[in-house]
Amino acid sequence: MAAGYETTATTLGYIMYILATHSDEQTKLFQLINEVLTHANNSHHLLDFDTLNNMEYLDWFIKEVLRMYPIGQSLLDRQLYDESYEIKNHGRLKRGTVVVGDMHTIHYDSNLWGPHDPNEFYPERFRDKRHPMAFLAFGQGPRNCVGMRFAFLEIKLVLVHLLKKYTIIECCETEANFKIIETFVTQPKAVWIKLQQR
Ligand code: HEM
Repeated sequence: MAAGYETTATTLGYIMYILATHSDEQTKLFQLINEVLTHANNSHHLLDFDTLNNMEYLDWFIKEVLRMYPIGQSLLDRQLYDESYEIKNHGRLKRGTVVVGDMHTIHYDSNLWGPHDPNEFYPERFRDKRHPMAFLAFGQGPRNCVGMRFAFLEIKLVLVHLLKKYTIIECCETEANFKIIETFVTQPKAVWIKLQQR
């Protein structure tokens, strides 16, 4: 339940923060959404599965939010079942050791995410092929997130409907109250924004 709800809701919270503080990104998304809805393959300009799936920039946008604000850090643990495992230049892990990948450090590594500064929000960086283990927001391997595709669809649907109707605006509490805390997921304590009807 928490895996399917808390994660998507938290991602949407971060997205609201990014949209409020990056008006250029919001304009870009709004134009993309208008374009896609105008050309949607049906007479009512409604969104269907294929239309949502083909909104590639929106995929990059969501991934960039989760690169900068990974929420499932604590979910990424593995226990060693082999007798032991040698990590070159570091030492040997014993059977039973629990290993947690440091998602945050990996997501901000400029060798993996450059040349554009990983501290800046830049969805276009996902245009380039990256190391298969560089993006860990949904985990990796046979136990990665089963809900990833569903989460993308949910988030895209909410974003399209919201941005069609409202402009998301920064207010004086947005930055002041943006404090990240650790619970089941890593999440902002609150995201303060204003909605203005278009
Ligand atoms: C933005 C949204 C989401 C994020 C960032 C996220 C992230 C993650 C992460 C990091 C893991 C651990 C993967 C690993 O250990 O390699 C995971 C596992 C899992 N997620 Fe998600 N998740 C999201 C949405 C969802 C949704 C919507 C569902 C269900 C509808 C879901 C269901 C699960 C389940 C069942 C697992 C456990 C898989 C297993 O152990 O085999 N997640 N998720």
